[in-house]
Amino acid sequence: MSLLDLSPVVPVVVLEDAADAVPLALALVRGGVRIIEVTLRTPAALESIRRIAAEVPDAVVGAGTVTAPEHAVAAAEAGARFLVTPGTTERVLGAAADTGLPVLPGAATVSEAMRLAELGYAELKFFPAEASGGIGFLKSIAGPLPGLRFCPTGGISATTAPAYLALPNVGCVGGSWLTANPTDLAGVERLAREASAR
Ligand SMILES: O=C(O)C(=O)C[C@H](O)[C@H](O)COP(=O)(O)O
Repeated sequence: MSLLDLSPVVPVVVLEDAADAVPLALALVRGGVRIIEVTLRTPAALESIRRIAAEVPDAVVGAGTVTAPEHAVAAAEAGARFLVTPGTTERVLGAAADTGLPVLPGAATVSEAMRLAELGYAELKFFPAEASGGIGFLKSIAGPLPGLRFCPTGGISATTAPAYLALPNVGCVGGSWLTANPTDLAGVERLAREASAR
């Protein structure tokens, strides 16, 4: 199954304390969101991935913000089931591909998307979505690049997500809004339920 089809919304999670990881993942799953992208932006990220992978079998946990080859290796060792990069370099993509995990590589321009398509990637993260042209960009490239599907991320909200999701070349959207307050578990569950109902 494709990463883009697991949930209409991929929560992009920034965790400062690994103790929050499992309760947060459980709240998302209760709300109907099984996929979780934990960004490798904090010291707690790898331990958070490790705990979710071990303790929340219903969740599909992956690592985001993979911006260096060693991130890919460490995330795979921690139990990440997919890797997401905000942009793409040869070294990062090579290390990510070497893990054998599904990779969602980031692109923000037509040329970047074409290079990734040449390498065999048909599903890309479009980042930073709003800042790079948002819905207009995705509509414009649907004609010339019909084989590509995107997970736009960056600046998307509960209000703007539906218009993105209505585009034929969008499989899901990513965003931090579901888990902006990772310790408000009732709130996370409610936002996840709203997001998964789309
Ligand atoms: O960390 C990464 O790998 C990124 O690519 C950035 C995140 O995906 C965005 O920061 C989420 O965007 P917001 O929903 O606007 O907060």
